[in-house]
Amino acid sequence: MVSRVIPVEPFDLVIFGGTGDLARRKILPGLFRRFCDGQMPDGARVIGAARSEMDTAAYRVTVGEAIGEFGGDSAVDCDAVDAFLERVEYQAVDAKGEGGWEALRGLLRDGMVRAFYFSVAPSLFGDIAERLRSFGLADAQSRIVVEKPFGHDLASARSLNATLAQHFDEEQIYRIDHYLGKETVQNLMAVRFGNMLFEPLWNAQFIDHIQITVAETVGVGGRGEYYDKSGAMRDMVQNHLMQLLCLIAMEPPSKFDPDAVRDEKLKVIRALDPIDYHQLVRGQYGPAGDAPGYREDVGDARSRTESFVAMKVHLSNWRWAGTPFYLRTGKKLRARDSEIAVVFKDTPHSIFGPEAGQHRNVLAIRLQPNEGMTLDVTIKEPGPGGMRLIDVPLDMSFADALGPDAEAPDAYERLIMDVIRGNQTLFMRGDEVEAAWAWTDPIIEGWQSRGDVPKPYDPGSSGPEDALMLMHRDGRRWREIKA
Ligand SMILES: NC(=O)C1=CN([C@@H]2O[C@H](COP(=O)(O)OP(=O)(O)OC[C@H]3O[C@@H](n4cnc5c(N)ncnc54)[C@H](OP(=O)(O)O)[C@@H]3O)[C@@H](O)[C@H]2O)C=CC1
Ligand SMILES: O=C1O[C@H](COP(=O)(O)O)[C@@H](O)[C@H](O)[C@H]1O
Repeated sequence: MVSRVIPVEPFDLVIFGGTGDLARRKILPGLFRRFCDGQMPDGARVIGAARSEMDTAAYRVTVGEAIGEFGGDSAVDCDAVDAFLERVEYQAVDAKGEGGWEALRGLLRDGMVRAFYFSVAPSLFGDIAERLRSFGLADAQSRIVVEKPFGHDLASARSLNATLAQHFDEEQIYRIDHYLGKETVQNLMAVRFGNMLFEPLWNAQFIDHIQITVAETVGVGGRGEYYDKSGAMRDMVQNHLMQLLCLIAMEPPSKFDPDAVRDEKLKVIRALDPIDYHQLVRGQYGPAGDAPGYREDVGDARSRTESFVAMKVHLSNWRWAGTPFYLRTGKKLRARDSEIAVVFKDTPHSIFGPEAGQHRNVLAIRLQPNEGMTLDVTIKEPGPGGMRLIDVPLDMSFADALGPDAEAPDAYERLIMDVIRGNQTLFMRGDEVEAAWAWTDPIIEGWQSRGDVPKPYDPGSSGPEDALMLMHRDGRRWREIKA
């Protein structure tokens, strides 16, 4: 495994919801990988906390099983499972009552970093914050990690921010957007602000348009109840796609520090124009053969919730006036394929004549799978055939660049270590979340007031036909969604 380990201080990490799905699939296996990588020092402890009554020995068994199931190769390579489990404890706690809190406080040590991960339903966030305060656990050594969704709309996000602010300072609150922990997403900032090559061209004068695609093959799975109240707009656009848009469009921050970066992201969200209804496409996947469609998946034959969104957005600022951003995301699409494509303008004049064709530079930043970047450049077709031009990719796959054994930490692993280090750069600030809701709320309200019905699309396709038209109308094309 190639990774430069930056050690963290000893810590107590309490996972509220330590028996839940997210803890089992992501948080605990991620912590185990950090342990294998030598990033968890002696004295670092993980304390599962949930409603179920069990002792530490029983919890360790469930954590061991979760690592076996979701730990990936490290669970096989690393024979440290038992050593990791020695660091794990459990305390039954009732988020809505008083049970277990004194005992939890008794487990925690003074004088070291204390992090409380709220991996529970959002309806419990306020209860837990309040009890942490009343049981004396909200002091300066404490920080809280708050899972998504952060609110359902602007009003609920404001109210949650206000509740948390009663008990914690903003510097203690880490609002997770796991997209910010993805390797390529951070690389986007490295590429933009670590190279002289791109930044001078990074504006409306040289960039024709930018496409952001997050395509998934999965449907709503077992999360139908949550998803049907949410839809792609709330589940993906308001948070993950907006964050990607911010990173691609923001001005260079003066330094890579939390508030400098988040100030710039906030300016991007505030510069978004209200969206024109005609520049929006909603879709919902239908059934295919024996496979159920969206409505069967969520158990509501009349559901009008979207599992796909495509849109064209504009930023009203000097850098981007005139350059559209096309965003799309959906479930049950052709492939799991997420990328940001920066499509540069044509050269102002072709000295090679019309037969040389149109060639464009495209910088494609692949988020997943096969994280990496490709820059399409135009060259002469090799050989004696005259001045014929072709586009070739300068391809940088991170796996190739880092070597075959390279394993980038999963987004959750990285973000949890940032919490312990006290680095909020890759976490959303309260005002950012509110600004994002302030932009998406009118879109959702517009759909609701018009009784908008999402366009059906076939599972395994690229989404509804109208989404293709959204770009065709502008003489542009989506990049292919490919595995
Ligand atoms: N699962 C996922 O893929 C994702 C989840 N999230 C977010 O993460 C959070 C957790 O989701 P997920 O793990 O799926 O949820 P689960 O329903 O799987 O787990 C919920 C957890 O909360 C605990 N819990 C419930 N009620 C109480 C209570 N009164 N007191 C103490 N603990 C309680 C449960 O404990 P017990 O089992 O003992 O009852 C369980 O550990 C949610 O905010 C979700 O939106 C975000 C992105 C993806
Ligand atoms: O937050 C969420 O993200 C996942 C997609 O995450 P990825 O890391 O697999 O791209 C999405 O499936 C889920 O609906 C959403 O809540």
